Amino acid sequence: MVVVAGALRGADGRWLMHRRPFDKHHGGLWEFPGGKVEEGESRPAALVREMQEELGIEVDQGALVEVASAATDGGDGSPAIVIYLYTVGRWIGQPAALEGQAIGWFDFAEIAALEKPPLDVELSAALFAANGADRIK
Ligand SMILES: Nc1nc2c([nH]c(=O)n2[C@@H]2O[C@H](COP(=O)(O)OP(=O)(O)OP(=O)(O)O)[C@@H](O)[C@H]2O)c(=O)[nH]1
Repeated sequence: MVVVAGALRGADGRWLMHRRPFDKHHGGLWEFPGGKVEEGESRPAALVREMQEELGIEVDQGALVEVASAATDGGDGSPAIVIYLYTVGRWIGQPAALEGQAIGWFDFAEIAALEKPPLDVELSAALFAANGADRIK
């Protein structure tokens, strides 16, 4: 399964994380907003669609920069997943939790402490390294 996710940084420098609904795989964990790439869809187009569905914001494909990727081979009954994380440089609208339990804005130390799916530990570390905070795991 190919998944795309977005890293949005607010004016105060905090990053947006999204809490998954409790009834879904990885329920209650905090992750970067996003979702599965559909058949015939490009990754950037999928992310633009997911930002609209999940957060109600308009994102321009030209404002997406791929920053990291991470993969699992599944095996424990869950499907193999590869996730591509993009920084979202600008958007129109105010992000809202339209599908999940909640959204929040966090600094690096706070994100390091959130309960996350395993791939997000890797993705957030790469995001922090690319943004000058490689001391935080
Ligand atoms: N969106 C997102 N999914 C992630 C992240 N990390 C991670 O392991 N995943 C996993 O990747 C899969 C993505 O599925 P999703 O449920 O977000 O995708 P979706 O919205 O298209 O699914 P749906 O059609 O079931 O609502 C889930 O198993 C999710 O737990 C992440 O940072 N963001």
